Order: sequence, then structure tokens, then C-alpha cells
Amino acid sequence: MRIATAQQMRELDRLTIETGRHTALELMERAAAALAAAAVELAGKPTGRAVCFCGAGNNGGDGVGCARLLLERGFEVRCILVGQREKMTHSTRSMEFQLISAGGKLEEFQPDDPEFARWCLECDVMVDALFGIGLNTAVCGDALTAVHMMNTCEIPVLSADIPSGVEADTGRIFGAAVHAKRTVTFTLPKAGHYVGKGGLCTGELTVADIGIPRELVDAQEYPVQSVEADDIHLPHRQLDAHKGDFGKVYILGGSVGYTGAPALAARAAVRTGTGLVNLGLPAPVWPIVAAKLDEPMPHPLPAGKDGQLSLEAGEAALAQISSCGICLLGPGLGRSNSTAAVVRHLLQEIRLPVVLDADGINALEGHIDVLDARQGLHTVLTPHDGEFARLGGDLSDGDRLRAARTFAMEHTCCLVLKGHRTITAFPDGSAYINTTGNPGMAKGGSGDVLSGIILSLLGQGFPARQAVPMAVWLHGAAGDVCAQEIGEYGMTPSDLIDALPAVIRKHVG
Ligand SMILES: NC(=O)C1=CN([C@@H]2O[C@H](COP(=O)(O)OP(=O)(O)OC[C@H]3O[C@@H](n4cnc5c(N)ncnc54)[C@H](O)[C@@H]3O)[C@@H](O)[C@H]2O)[C@@H](O)CC1
Ligand SMILES: [K+]
Repeated sequence: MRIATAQQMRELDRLTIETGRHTALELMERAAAALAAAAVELAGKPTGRAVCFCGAGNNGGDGVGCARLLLERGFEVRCILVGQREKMTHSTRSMEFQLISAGGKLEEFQPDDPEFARWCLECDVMVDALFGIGLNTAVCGDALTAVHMMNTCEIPVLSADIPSGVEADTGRIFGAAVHAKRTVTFTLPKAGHYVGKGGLCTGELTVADIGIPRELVDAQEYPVQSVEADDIHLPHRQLDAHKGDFGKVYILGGSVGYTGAPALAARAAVRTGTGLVNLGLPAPVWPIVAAKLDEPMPHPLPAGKDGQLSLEAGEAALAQISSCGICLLGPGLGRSNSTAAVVRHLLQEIRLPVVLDADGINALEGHIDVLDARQGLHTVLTPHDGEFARLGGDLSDGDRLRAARTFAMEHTCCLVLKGHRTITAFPDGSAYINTTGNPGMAKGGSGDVLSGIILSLLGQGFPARQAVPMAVWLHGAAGDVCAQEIGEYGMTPSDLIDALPAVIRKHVG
């Protein structure tokens, strides 16, 4: 799904109003209606008790409108202004007049009023309309108190547009943020609903159409998208297809101590549909890894006494890679100097697309020039935060989306920044935010499975822009199946591989 920035939303609102399609108040009324409908669902009954915390800006206006609509449905409602009356926007004031006409009122927030606190404890739903896309400083003072009240009352909270305190374009939290059970946003989702801490505060997200004309929405460019089930499509296979049609891939991995990683990547590639999977393994671990695998073809490579690749392994691997269409460097390779030197040598010599994971990425620490020299060749890197930092990636300001996009642009690569809501960024600045996966996947070996899936789809000829976000989604979806069937504690990366075929099958056609 396309993701809009706060600036784009302001622009779309402005254009809609300027072209006379809807007034600001009409847009706000539709936003309020969507909120009220969601509030009733969240309350779980047709009427009940609700409190709406409203800021002075237009997000507050959505909340005031929602309060009136709930009142008209028979709810017992208290609508609270958290902010200065003199800063109320024109539309929010209009909403207040309408609330008064309907028999309600906009009360000043009395944070120390024990009667109000007791009243709130009996609510069926709380509406958070403090700040939306206009948040510009840390939440403090009365707004902070209101955020704490919503977060501690154990009553379901509905956020208007975005949980208050979350920065719309980054998902960073300014001071503190509301933990919503549900968020209703308008027209298009924002990055802050998915990434960073915002992704943890948003709860169930729904997108309401408030009447912004379709042609205005379509006229904008949206470099960032979320990846959802509807985006995943794999074609039927041709009746006369043969194994050569589905990629010949090469995996360089393994070392003493890491015999599972290359096997997981290879099995994942087979389960994702690759025609032929070759592996290059340090000779000492070759029989162990080979014994785990039936379909892939493991080859021994020269190794040192430490059980890791020796320098001579580079030429031997190159000879094997030359007959393949793509290779994966890294799973379980270890971090010896000679291994890192082999990886860098291969990166310099291989003119094929390369997927770089784990120790393959670590080999670039202090040698980012080797990556930069691959300009024009496809290189996909799949770091977690620690590996990203070793590459020189900067996550210090908490803006993962910006960090991933900047890195991909600066180093002309595809960057898969793994974690909650994995981000796949491309050199043209576009990025895809994944929506599948769960904490049961936070186990050694999950990354090897992911790199095997990416390798497989790229090897089958899907363009990177399609293959990589799709691989990330399938990996997470397999994880979600495992969490459902096995549970987050006991599920393993091998279970992900076993779950893959059924997940993939649902998206073929
Ligand atoms: N026509 C429109 O522009 C529409 C806007 N809508 C709503 O309007 C929102 C945007 O409205 P606004 O641009 O007025 O912005 P907000 O209502 O999000 O917040 C801006 C107000 O809060 C203040 N503020 C920001 N951060 C603060 C902080 N940390 N502490 C204290 N005060 C702070 C600002 O000075 C300003 O007064 C959207 O998120 C959406 O909910 C919807 O009603 C749809 C139509
Ligand atoms: K809000």
C-alpha cells in the first residue's frame, strides 16, 4: 500500500479544499464519522461511555466531531480540550459549536480532578485526538498527563490519524506516545504507523476514505510502500518447464561451529522453488553439511586449520560460481581474516548479482569501497542492526527508514534492514516496509532462511524490486503460520522452511 508523508497529506488536503471538492470541515466531518464508527466497534456495544482527549489542532477537531457523533448515538461522552483554547483552529472551533448544539461541551482538561479520573475508569473506549501529523515537539505538560492516563487506564484507546506522540514520517516517539488498540488514519497510511516505536503504538490500523479525490491521490509519487498479502504474486509454472528455468544458485557459507546456516539457506532456496542449488563449504564441514541436504549440491573448498575458508578458496569458488546465475555469500562463514578476504575478492570478481548476509556483510567492515565498486551490479545486503552499524549505517536518530534509504542510495545497493517491520530500500530512494513476522522468528537461523528465499526468487528471474520485498514478506508470513500452529516460543527456522510451500501456494496464479 502506498505510504504518504505528512507533507503530502497536507498538500492533498489543501488541493481538495482549494479545488472546491470539499471544505476543510467536510473532510473533518468524514474523519470524525470514521472515528465514531471505529469507537463503537472498539467499545463492543452500541452505546456506552467514551472520553475524547482533543488537542487544539485539527486532529483535536476530528476528536470533537467524533464526540458529537457518539453523543448522537446515545453514548455518555466527555470531550476534553488538552491545549490552549486560543490556539484552536477554525475547523476545530466549528466542531465545538456543533458539539454544543448537540447538547455536549468541550471541557478544559483538569488533570488533578479525581472525579474525572474515576469517571474515565468506567469508560468503554478512549479517543486519542491530541496530535496528528502536526506534532512538532516532545509531548509534555497536560498532553503528557493525558497520554499517561490513556496508557494506564486499561481501556481500549482509539487514535485519530496516528497515536499522539508518534512522528508521522519516522515512527519516532516525541517524549511519550499513546499505545492505541486501534488507529484510524485518513486517505493513506504514514510510515510512522509501521516503523520504529510508532509501529508498536498503532495497534490495528484502518485507512478511512474521507473524500480526497482519487486523481489527486494518484497524481503524487509515493516512494515508500507497505507490503501486504495483496502485493504477493507468483506465476504458474509453464507445463514444459525444466529445472534450468528456475535458477542455478550458489551459496558460499559454513565453518566449524556454523554448519546449520548454509544448510538452512540452501533448504529455503529449494523450498522457494530454485531449480539447482550449489554450495561451497570449507572442506572440514563439508561432510556434515552435505549429510543434511538431499537436493542441494555441496562442494568442498580449501580451508585453514581454524575450519574457515583459506585464501585459495576464492579461485575455487569463482570457478564454481561462474556457471551459476546468482550467489549468496555469508551464512555461517565465520569472521577470520582469510574468509573476509575471500568474500571481498569474490565481490570484486563476480559480475553476477550477489546476496550478502551475515559474515559476508561483516567482511565489508572498513572496506565499504568494495561494495561501492560494484556500481551497476545488483548487490543485496541483509543486515540486522549490528551488521548495519558495522557497514557504517547510522541508526542513532531512530529513523530506520531514512537510514535504510540513505544507505541504499549512497552505496547503490538493495538494503534489507532486518527487524520488526523489515525495510527493503533501493538505490532510487524507494523503500518497502514489511508487514509480516513475529518475535518467534527472533532465533539464530531465521536470517539464513531469509537470505535463501531472496536468493531463490532473484535466481528465478524476478526483478529485485519484486523479489526482495516479496521474499521478506513470505519469510514473515511463514513465521506467522508457525506462530499460529506451533507458538512463538517453540517454532524454529527449520519450521519456517517447512511452512513456506503452503504460504507460497496461496499466492500462485
Ligand atoms: N483539512 C485537513 O487538513 C484535515 C486534517 N485532519 C486532521 O488534522 C490533523 C492535522 O492537523 P494540524 O495540522 O492542525 O496538526 P495537529 O492537530 O496534529 O497538531 C498541531 C497542533 O498541535 C501543536 N503541537 C504540535 N506538537 C505539539 C506538542 N508536542 N505539544 C503541544 N502542542 C503541540 C501545534 O502547535 C498545533 O497547534 C491530521 O492529523 C488529521 O487528524 C483531518 O480532519 C482531515 C482533514
Ligand atoms: K492522535
